[in-house]
Amino acid sequence: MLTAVLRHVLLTRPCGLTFDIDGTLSPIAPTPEAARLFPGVASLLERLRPYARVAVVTGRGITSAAALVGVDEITYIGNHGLEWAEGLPEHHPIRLLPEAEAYRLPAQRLLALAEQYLTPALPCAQIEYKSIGGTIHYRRCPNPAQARQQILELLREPAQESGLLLTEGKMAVELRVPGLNKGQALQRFIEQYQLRSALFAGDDTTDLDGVETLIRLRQEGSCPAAVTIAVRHADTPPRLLERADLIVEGVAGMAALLEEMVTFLESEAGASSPGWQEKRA
Ligand SMILES: O=P(O)(O)OC[C@H]1O[C@H](O[C@H]2O[C@H](CO)[C@@H](O)[C@H](O)[C@H]2O)[C@H](O)[C@@H](O)[C@@H]1O
Repeated sequence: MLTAVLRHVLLTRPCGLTFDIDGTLSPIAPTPEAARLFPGVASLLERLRPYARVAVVTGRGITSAAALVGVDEITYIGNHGLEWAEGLPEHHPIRLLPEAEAYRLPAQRLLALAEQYLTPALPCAQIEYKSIGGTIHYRRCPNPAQARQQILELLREPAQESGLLLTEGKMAVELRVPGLNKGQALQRFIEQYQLRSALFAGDDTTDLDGVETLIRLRQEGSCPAAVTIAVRHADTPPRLLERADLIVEGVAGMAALLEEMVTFLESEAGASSPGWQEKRA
């Protein structure tokens, strides 16, 4: 049974339904390429489309996000808010925020440095290149704590010198454009579609920006119906669990909630459809 808050969000229009991907819609996998959406999620996203503006807001680059999600006519916001597309990139252009351009070369230099050092010194690490910046994964390293340390020690200073942001995700160190995050991306999305209600679900540190932004927009009244969801795993940051309005248990819990949301929206639409009038006529 959906909470009253969730029902209110779903029935306030225009509505935006936004989701992180890894750890929220898809279970964490050994590598980015091995990740798959939880069964049924793609079709649930498609069924949400008639009722809301649906978006995925992810640290992945858009091409990788779109390959994983594969649903057209939803907004893809990639690389922590840097890349935007209004559907699958084969049908919709990818737009990069112009202010990020200045970081392209510095980021390339740092990733080249990482490649040069890590290939021989830490072959278990994997570099995921993005349009600007990238992620260095150490999930497959036999000693993850030591690998993390090596990566951070290598990149901390040069990142600081070039003004790039070095943040941490799940078994990963991310090289990012400063000043961009999921909170800003959500605010931009809400303004772009003039949304009166919004939902955001996530499971990691970077999702906290999204949660805090929705809480602020709700308090300020610019998005009065807003709800935030934390997806609980063993490694979900306690602060995210504390700040979110609702908690679901793992990706399976998120998928079950999506199913309930779709069922509710479809039954509400059925209840207000003109079907009964036709029979009486
Ligand atoms: O914002 P998200 O959609 O949660 O993206 C964050 C990062 O997710 C991906 O890495 C994570 O998931 C991988 C696949 O399950 C896993 O192997 C890795 O250890 C996790 O850190 C993605 O590859 C990154 O680019 C994203 O920034």
